[in-house]
Amino acid sequence: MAEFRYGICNETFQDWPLDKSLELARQLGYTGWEVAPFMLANDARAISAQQRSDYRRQVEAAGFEVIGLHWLLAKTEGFYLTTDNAEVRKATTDYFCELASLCKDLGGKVMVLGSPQQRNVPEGASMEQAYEFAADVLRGVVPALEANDVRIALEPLGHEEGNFMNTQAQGRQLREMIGSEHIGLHLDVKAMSDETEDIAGLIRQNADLMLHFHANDPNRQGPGMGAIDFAPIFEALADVDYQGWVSVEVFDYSPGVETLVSESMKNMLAAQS
Ligand SMILES: O=C(O)C(=O)CO
Repeated sequence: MAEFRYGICNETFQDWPLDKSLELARQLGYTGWEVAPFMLANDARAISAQQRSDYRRQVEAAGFEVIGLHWLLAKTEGFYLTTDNAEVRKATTDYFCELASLCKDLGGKVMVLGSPQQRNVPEGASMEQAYEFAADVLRGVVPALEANDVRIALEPLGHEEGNFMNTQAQGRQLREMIGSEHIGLHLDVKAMSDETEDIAGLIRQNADLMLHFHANDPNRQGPGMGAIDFAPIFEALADVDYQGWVSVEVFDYSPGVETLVSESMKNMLAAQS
């Protein structure tokens, strides 16, 4: 059986103290910690060097590796990926560069670019222009990615989330327009369930660029907590010899933290037995 490394997104734990969150996750077998910057501060620039090193030390001391960042632009103001406003694009580039430093300071290697609310195609703009503008923003981030040894994983999202970059094929197209080895793809189960191609097929087709992977369900809860069968998903991840993290990301917290975190792990392991 392939050995996967399991991570979990820190916002899953909501207002739990960090030590309690880490303890529960570690007991259940997670060893990767994925950071939504807004859990530390709404604006990443406000997180001091001391806070960064304290946070990293605490996470590592609890037996985790920091995977990187996701929800990059959530709860921020003034940033947008697909806008025709050159000043806003420049501010967005600069902010991503700041996030690359944050990611490195925390010990992370990958930044998941979902952020649906800051990328929907503005009224009146064409889809083609939107891709051009997004590529323009991201080209400017490449030197900071290189300097910090961090990669951006473009996250296609389903139509429920927005109208920009809905498929892995569109993610590949945007990556091609940027033309950097520091940009790849993020595959998310909930998002892929919106595509016509089946999830295992998408994993196989996009394995060459897959930097990161989120396990969840279209019902917004954890893997195996809804209708998606994870057995063929893990089979595909094993077939392509995926070496990255399988990280749990949920959006519906109603089952409660303990249930989400424990059921997700239990279901992921059961899907491989
Ligand atoms: O924006 C992100 O990183 C997300 O995870 C949204 O799915």
